[in-house]
Amino acid sequence: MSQQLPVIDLSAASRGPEERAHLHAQLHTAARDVGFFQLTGHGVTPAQTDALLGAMRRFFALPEADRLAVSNLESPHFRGYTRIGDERTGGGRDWRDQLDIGAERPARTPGPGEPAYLWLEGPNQWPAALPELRTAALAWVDRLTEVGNRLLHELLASIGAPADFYDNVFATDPHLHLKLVRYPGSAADGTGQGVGAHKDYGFLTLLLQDEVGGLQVQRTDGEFHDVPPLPGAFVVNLGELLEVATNGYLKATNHRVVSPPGAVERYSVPFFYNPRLDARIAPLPFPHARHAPGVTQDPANPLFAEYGLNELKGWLRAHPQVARRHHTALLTQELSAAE
Ligand SMILES: O=C(O)CCC(=O)C(=O)O
Ligand SMILES: [Fe+2]
Repeated sequence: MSQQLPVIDLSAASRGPEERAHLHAQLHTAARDVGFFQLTGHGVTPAQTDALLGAMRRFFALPEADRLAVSNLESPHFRGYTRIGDERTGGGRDWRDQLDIGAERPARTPGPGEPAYLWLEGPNQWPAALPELRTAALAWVDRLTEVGNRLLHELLASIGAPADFYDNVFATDPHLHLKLVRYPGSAADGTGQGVGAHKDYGFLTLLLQDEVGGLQVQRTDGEFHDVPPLPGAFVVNLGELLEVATNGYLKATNHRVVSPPGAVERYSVPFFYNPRLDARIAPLPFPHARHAPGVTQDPANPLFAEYGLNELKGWLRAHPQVARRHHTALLTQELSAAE
C-alpha cells in the first residue's frame, strides 16, 4: 500500500511570516497525525550527498575481511560494522549490514555508581583503506546536526512551544548517531525482514534513502504503508523522546523495511539527532499539553525520559552478540528490571 507522506519545505521558515506560518501548520499536522514526513528545502547539496553515498558504496564493496576488521563485536561501545543477520529487531533477524558511527569521543568505562549508558561513548572504527569515508561521514554528521537543530526549533514552535526549550540538552556532547546501511536483497528464509518494526529512540531521525524503496510506516489504520523515495528529500520521523516530551501528543511511529526483491541492493543512511546521554527530557510546555493522551504503554518497550536509558535498551536488544561479549552484567540487570 502506498500513500505519499506530507512533503515539507524547511526553507519556508526564512521566507517571511506568512510562509513560516504555513510551514508550522504543515509540521504540526504531520507530526501529530503521521509522525513521518518528507523534508525538502534542507540546504544539503547533491554534491554532499554524492560524496557520502560514493564513500559508502566503496565501503560495502570492500572485501569482507576489511569490513570485519572494524567489527562492532570488538567495541564495547557498539561502534563499527555489523554483519548481515547479526542484528535483531522484534526478536527477528534483520537482513542488512551496516556501519555504526557516533560522535568521536574517548572510550568511557562507567565506574561504580556511574550510569551504564556511558558505555555508549567511545571512538569509532574506520576502515584503513578508505580515509574519505571518515571525512564524508563526519561532514554529514555536522551538516545534518545543523538541519536537525533548525527543524526541531520549527517543530516545537509549530505546536506553540518555546522553540529553544531543549537547546540545553543538545548544547554539549549530543549523542549523534549515523548509520550506513545496506540491504542486500532477500534472505532465503522468506521473512522479508530488512529491519523489523520499531520506533527510534531519540528526538528526530533524518533518513537518506536511495531509489529502491522498501521503507514502510505504520499509520493510524494499523497498516504498514510504503514510503516511496522522493529524490533530494530526507524522510523524517519522530523518535520516542518527542513522545515522552509531549506526553503522547506527538507519537514515535513504528516503521520497518521490507527486503528488496532477489539480489537487488538498497542503501540508506539514517541520522539520529539525539541529545546528551544524561539528558532528562522535561515535559514540554505547549497549549495542547492538557489534551495529551499520555505515552504509549508497552511492557516490551518501556519509554525512558532519561535518554541514555532509552538508547541503551535499544542497543542491548539489537546487538545481542556485542551485549553478551561485553555487557553480561547489564543483560542480567535488564532482565531483572523487566520482571
Ligand atoms: O533503512 C531505512 O529506510 C530505515 C532504517 C531504520 O528505520 C533504522 O535503522 O532505524
Ligand atoms: Fe528506524
